[in-house]
Amino acid sequence: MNKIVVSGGRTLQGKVTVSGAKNAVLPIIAATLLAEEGKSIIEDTPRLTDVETIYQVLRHLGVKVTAEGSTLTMDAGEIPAWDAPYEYVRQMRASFLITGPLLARTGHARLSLPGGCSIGSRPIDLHLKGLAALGAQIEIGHGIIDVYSDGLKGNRIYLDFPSVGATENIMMAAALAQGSTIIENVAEEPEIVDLANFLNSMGGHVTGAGTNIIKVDGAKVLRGATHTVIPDRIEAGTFMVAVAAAGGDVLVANVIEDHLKPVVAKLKEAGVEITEESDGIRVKSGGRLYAVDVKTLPYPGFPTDMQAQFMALMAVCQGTSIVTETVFENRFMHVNELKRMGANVNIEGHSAVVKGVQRLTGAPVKATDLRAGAALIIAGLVAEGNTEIGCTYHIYRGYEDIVEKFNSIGADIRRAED
Ligand SMILES: CC(=O)N[C@H]1[C@@H](OP(=O)(O)OP(=O)(O)OC[C@H]2O[C@@H](n3ccc(=O)[nH]c3=O)[C@H](O)[C@@H]2O)O[C@H](CO)[C@@H](O)[C@@H]1O
Ligand SMILES: C=C(OP(=O)(O)O)C(=O)O
Repeated sequence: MNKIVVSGGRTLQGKVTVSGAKNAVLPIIAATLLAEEGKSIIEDTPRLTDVETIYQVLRHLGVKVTAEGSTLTMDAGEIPAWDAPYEYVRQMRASFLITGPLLARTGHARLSLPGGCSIGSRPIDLHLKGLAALGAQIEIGHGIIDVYSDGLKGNRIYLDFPSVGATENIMMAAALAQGSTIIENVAEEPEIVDLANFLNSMGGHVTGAGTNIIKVDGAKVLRGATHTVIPDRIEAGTFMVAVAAAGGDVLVANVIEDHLKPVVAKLKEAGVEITEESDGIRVKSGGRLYAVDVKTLPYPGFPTDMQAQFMALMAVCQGTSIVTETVFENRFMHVNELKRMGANVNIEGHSAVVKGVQRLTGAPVKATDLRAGAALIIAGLVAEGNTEIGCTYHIYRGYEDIVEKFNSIGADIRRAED
């Protein structure tokens, strides 16, 4: 089923429950490599192709992995291999997150170099700079990267940019290094805090997660632990923006309101009625909303992973919105697809100027990346007629049961063959 077809024009009503966060569970699964003793049990794991890819990488390394519903169990007592081949890394850049823990645990990690992707060139220099500061030797050739160490040692590391992945890789390597590591200018995303909590429940000593300086005191041994993954703030934000665009009244359940502050603030500014309730966030929208400007920034700024969906909403608001992308250099591939549906958007450098139109019209379009796909579903919900979205494998990387969840709140959306 490689297409999703959305028939537009319906308002959304009811309740939708958010799954565990993709961007939290991926580093946490990588971190289970650090457990020399005991099993790690990860609850609320979303069923996503990205999750499947990372646990296949762990299986390839010799970790015993079992999946039952939303619970993953990992036994990393023995790790006979130390490589992640291209077939995995090309499917998912986050495979690179195994580098730090694998190196710390076995003294060697070999991975294919992750390439760029449709949202940017996405270098890994900061990951490598951090691992080198901990004493790793790095060799690169023929598209392969080998990272070795005969014992990592704590150090002081300053990141030139608060990279989420680099912060995670360095934290995981430092968790088994000798002595203390201080990492400055780190990412403050909630997923970093979730990883730190998991490392600490394994017997690690991580403090400062959620601020811009993290301290890791290396442990001699880490043990498997049980952990429940935080809810996915990007999935929650996607449903909130969808309700704002299509109109209706939906309770988005299983959310941490604090993680959604920038998205809530922008939706309120646009005229959406949002109330916090005991079991989630209620989103009410009717009539036409107002255009607002948005600029993506590292957390707690507006998330780049919500930029495309927000642009789909802005495409049908009253007025002109400037959407500025500062995290990735090329995250506007969805613009041409939205334009095929009648959106009036022009890219000017790092900004997109979105002039709201009265209506969009359904068209055949292509998901160029995960969040671009989500944006096209939102555009499809408000468009006249049918929107046929191709390359849906991008969408299934990051949204569990997205078709079923949208249908359950009244959308007319289905999977289809080419
Ligand atoms: C699996 C996961 O959690 N993915 C998220 C993670 O990706 P990811 O961890 O790849 O994103 P980063 O925070 O590392 O990237 C942010 C910026 O830093 C640059 N950079 C990064 C590393 C490096 O060594 N050198 C460098 O220059 C990148 O090219 C990019 O321009 O954070 C992004 C930013 O919130 C999100 O969009 C992704 O959904
Ligand atoms: C860019 C994303 O993910 P990844 O870093 O896994 O490509 C995303 O979740 O929007």
